Amino acid sequence: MSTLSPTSGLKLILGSGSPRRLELLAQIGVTPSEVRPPDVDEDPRKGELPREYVNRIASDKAAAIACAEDEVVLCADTTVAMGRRIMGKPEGEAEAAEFLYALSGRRHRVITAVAVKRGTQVWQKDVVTTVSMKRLSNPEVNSYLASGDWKGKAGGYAIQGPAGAFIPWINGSFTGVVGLPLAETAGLLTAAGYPLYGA
Ligand SMILES: Cc1cn([C@H]2C[C@H](O)[C@@H](COP(=O)(O)OP(=O)(O)OP(=O)(O)O)O2)c(=O)[nH]c1=O
Repeated sequence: MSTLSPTSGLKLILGSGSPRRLELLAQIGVTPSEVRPPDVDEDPRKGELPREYVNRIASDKAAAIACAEDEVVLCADTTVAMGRRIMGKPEGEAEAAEFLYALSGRRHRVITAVAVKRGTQVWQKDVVTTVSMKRLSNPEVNSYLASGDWKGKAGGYAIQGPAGAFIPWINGSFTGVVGLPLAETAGLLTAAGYPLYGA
C-alpha cells in the first residue's frame, strides 16, 4: 500500500530490512510500496574512519538495490563509533557484552547515513549524534544481555528499548540513533521529488 497521490506515480522502495526504519517512516505518514533488504558486505576496511564507513555502506546498499524508473529507493546505515573504533552489530552475546563495557560511563557517537536513489541520481546525508551512557553495573549488563534486545543493533544496544534506561543524555537526532533521522530523510525524499505531503 502506498500513501502516494495517484498523480505522482512514484513508488517508494525501502531498501532496508530494519523494522525500525519501517516504523520511523510510518511516524511521518510514509508507507513504502515495497521492502527490498540489501545484501552488502558490511566489513569495515582497514583504517577506515566511522563516518567514511557508514557513508560507504549506505551508498553500497543503494547501489545494490535495483530500481525501475518510477521508483525511489531509500537506504541507510547506522554505526556506533568510539573514537576511530567502529562498533557494528555484535556477532553474539560475548561481543555485545564487550561493546557495552566499552561504552559504559563514556560518550560515543552514533552515525546514520541515509541514501536516496532515483534513476542514476543519489542524494545522501549523514547525521552524527553524541550519546552518553551511564556507568553500567554487572547486573545491568547481564539483565540487558538476557533480554536479547541487543541483537541486530549497532553497538549492541537500542536506545528505544530497555537500554533507554542507560542513556541520560544525547546531542543530535533521536531518530538518527534508532536508524533513520527523520528530518534529514524527509529532506532527501523531497529533493528526489517524492511527494511527502501528498503534493
Ligand atoms: C544504536 C542503535 C542502533 N539501532 C539499530 C538500527 C539499525 O537497524 C541497526 C544497525 O544496522 P544497519 O546495518 O544500519 O541496518 P540493519 O542491518 O538493521 O538493516 P539493513 O541493512 O537491511 O538496512 O542498529 C537501534 O535500533 N537503536 C539504537 O539505539
